[in-house]
Amino acid sequence: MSSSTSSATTSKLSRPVPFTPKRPLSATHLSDDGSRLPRSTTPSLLGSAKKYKAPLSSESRTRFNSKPALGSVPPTPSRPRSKSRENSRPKTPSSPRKGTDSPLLMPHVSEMDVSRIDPEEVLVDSETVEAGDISADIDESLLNTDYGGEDKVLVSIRIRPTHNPIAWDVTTATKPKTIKLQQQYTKSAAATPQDFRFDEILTGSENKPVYNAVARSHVCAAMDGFNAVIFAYGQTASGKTFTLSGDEDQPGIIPRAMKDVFAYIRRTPNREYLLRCSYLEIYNETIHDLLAPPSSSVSQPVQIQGTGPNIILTPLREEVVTSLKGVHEVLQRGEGNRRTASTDWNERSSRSHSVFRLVIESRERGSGDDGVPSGRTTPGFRPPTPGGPRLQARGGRSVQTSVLSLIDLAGSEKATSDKDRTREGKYINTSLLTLGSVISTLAENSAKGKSDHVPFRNSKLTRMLQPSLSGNARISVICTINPDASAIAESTSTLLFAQRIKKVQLHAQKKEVVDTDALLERYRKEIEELKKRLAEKEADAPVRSRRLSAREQLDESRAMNDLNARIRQLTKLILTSQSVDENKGDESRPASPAKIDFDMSPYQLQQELLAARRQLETQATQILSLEAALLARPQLPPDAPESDKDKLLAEQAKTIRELEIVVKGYEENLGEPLRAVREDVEKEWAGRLEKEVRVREEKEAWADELVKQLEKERKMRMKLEEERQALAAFVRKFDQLGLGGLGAPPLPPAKFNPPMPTPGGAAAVFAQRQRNRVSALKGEPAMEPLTETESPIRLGGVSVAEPSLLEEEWDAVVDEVSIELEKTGMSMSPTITKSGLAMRKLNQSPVREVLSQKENVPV
Ligand SMILES: Nc1ncnc2c1ncn2[C@@H]1O[C@H](COP(=O)(O)OP(=O)(O)OP(=O)(O)O)[C@@H](O)[C@H]1O
Repeated sequence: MSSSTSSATTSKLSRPVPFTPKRPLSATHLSDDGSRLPRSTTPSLLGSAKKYKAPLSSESRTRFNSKPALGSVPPTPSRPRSKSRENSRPKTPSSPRKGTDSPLLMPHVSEMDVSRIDPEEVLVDSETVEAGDISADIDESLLNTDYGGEDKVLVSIRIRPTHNPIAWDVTTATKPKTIKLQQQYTKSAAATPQDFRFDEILTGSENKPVYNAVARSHVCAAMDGFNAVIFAYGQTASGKTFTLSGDEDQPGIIPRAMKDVFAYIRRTPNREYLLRCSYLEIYNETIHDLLAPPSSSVSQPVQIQGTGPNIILTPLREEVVTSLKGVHEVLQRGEGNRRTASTDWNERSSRSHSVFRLVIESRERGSGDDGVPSGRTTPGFRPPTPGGPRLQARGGRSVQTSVLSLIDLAGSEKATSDKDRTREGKYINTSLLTLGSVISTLAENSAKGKSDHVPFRNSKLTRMLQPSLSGNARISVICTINPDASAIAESTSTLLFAQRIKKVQLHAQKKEVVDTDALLERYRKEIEELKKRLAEKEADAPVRSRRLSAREQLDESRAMNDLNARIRQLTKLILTSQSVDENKGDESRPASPAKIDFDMSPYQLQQELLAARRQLETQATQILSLEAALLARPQLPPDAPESDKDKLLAEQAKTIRELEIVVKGYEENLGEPLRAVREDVEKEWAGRLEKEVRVREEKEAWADELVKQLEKERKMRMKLEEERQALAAFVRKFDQLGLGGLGAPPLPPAKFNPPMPTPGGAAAVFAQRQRNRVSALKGEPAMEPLTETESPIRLGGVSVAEPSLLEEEWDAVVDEVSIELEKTGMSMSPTITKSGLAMRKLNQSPVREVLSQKENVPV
């Protein structure tokens, strides 16, 4: 410690506080002089679930153990620290720490899983809080902390005690408190060390003052309806877990906060509470639900859904807690699951972020005269809406919902020079780097009134913290530092982070779910009253106006206009609120994406979406008209008395508030669920659509192929038809030529190029015809024509005989000639060739006569 430090600014660090080495929970601990003292038997909420720490990086370990070159060297601890740390660390999850129930034996299915119970049945109020659940050492004087007025992050520095030389000077007597590097450790002798100023700078091993200074007001704010986040940031082994969880002797922020929660409930007899908690771990950019069975938490990591401030974590198990013991059990179970999931517990606990969340819902207790005596008597189970309140607003009692998040971040030390950084290391770095850049951008935006893009989406941690970091939370950050000279770089980096986050602007607001029934009832009553007043004024008007001056008459008419306007406005509000309420009560509408019937046809879903969109549009129009009505409110004359102006302002503020409630209800009841539904529907159907498109493409390809085949067939048919016609013409020609014996007919033009005739085609027809002709000449009955079935080719359903073939024709001719010869008694010589004979006989036979009678037949 610098000798220049004045007594007024004497740091507690100047008196070396014994460093509490990482150790297993045991009945003894080291006193200042290193001897073991009996441990206090105060039960700690996290007593058996204390987080064991990671081993230090080789770099840090060297620093931890290296002897300083400068400054006074404090006495060596009785036991080497590194050894103590080694000994204290449990080896693996397979050898759980003594006193901790084996996670494997723990029941993973909890009776208090909020999805299984009726929230109305598990309310906590001042009467149900057990005396033992109230902190014995609650400092009542600190209860009225003005936690609501602060719009900046509460940033505190906690300096871990050490035996090594300390590199920092601390001033705690001033406000804000300051910390700066001792001159001798600056890079150059001429450089002036930077003064870092913070709300709180805490030293020592006592956790109670730390809790009171940095966390208590935020816990109370959460109980009062504001979201609150408390997180510890700092390099490995700087005391984050000690601050948040503590040990049996020194319970940390989490156990003290939980005690305060129940103490707060005890002190608030007019409200009833529903408390549910969840416990998460972000490891390697995967969110594990520590309350789910380890197998399912690995196979089904928690997803972050939604956008902007409306973030939902799903699937996430939430446990309802009704007592401090319940919280203790939940924490223990979470720790147990965390151990089971890790192969090296120490490494993992240092490299993962753990988040304990307590959702606090509360509403005024029923008085009994509102028709709903108490929520406790409300039967029935309502499926939970992700992210939404489980309690229901009743009988004019709105429900307040807030979340208290207690976060133990991973070690923030810079990336080491080790080139082979593991996957985990990289992720942690990314995650914390993103946190750093998110904070920087937010701080810049706040300081310079800018609205630069904030990279919340770059890591799970920042995405999860987005609603809080965006401003809607009271935030307290405890930056823990190791004051050793060996850790100056890490400590400086932590202090810079702390300084940046101080600049972030907050605007936390309470979240209230309004009982719209009660609101409507109030509007109705007000309308009735206004109407009565208006009617009275109207009835009085003729008499009064005679007595009033012109100025008073003007005022009177303005007042009546005001009344009318207010009545119109309230009537519209009722309409809007009713439609919001109708939607709320409509069970058929999917309140949660989980309720969507994905088996509905796309058309039905589309219709649903369209209907919902129409409704949204109507709502939006109503809001616009309300806003217009608000703007069009009559103005007071400039010389109106201040009291009138105040009254008008108060009324307008009231209307604005009502409008806000309606808009909020509209957003929460319609906007967000619809967006969620749409996202889910789109996701669900994207896969199916892709499949359908593929099938359709295949079918189209098949259809194209079919069309091509048909076209080919059509062409073939046309060709066949052409050939048929050519052959028919040929046959006709042949007919015209008669038997074609003498003066052989010319061959058909080459372009016809008929195929070689096949037996049984046109030849058969031709022969038949000839036979019939001969028969007709002889006066014999015509021979049976060829049946259709004998026809070899059909076209268009019409049977068409193929043109005959020459060979066949010749056969037919010979047959005919034979018949003629037989009939005329002529004999044939067997040596004569068929054709020669035919020709000869034809020339001589009476047939020739018959044929000669035929036109154009050369005989
Ligand atoms: N203020 C303190 N008083 C006494 N002992 C402390 C204090 N801060 C830290 N320690 C001790 O230092 C050791 C390391 O602290 P702790 O485990 O809280 O570090 P951490 O920052 O959470 O580390 P990690 O990043 O690995 O999670 C523990 O044995 C703890 O008991």
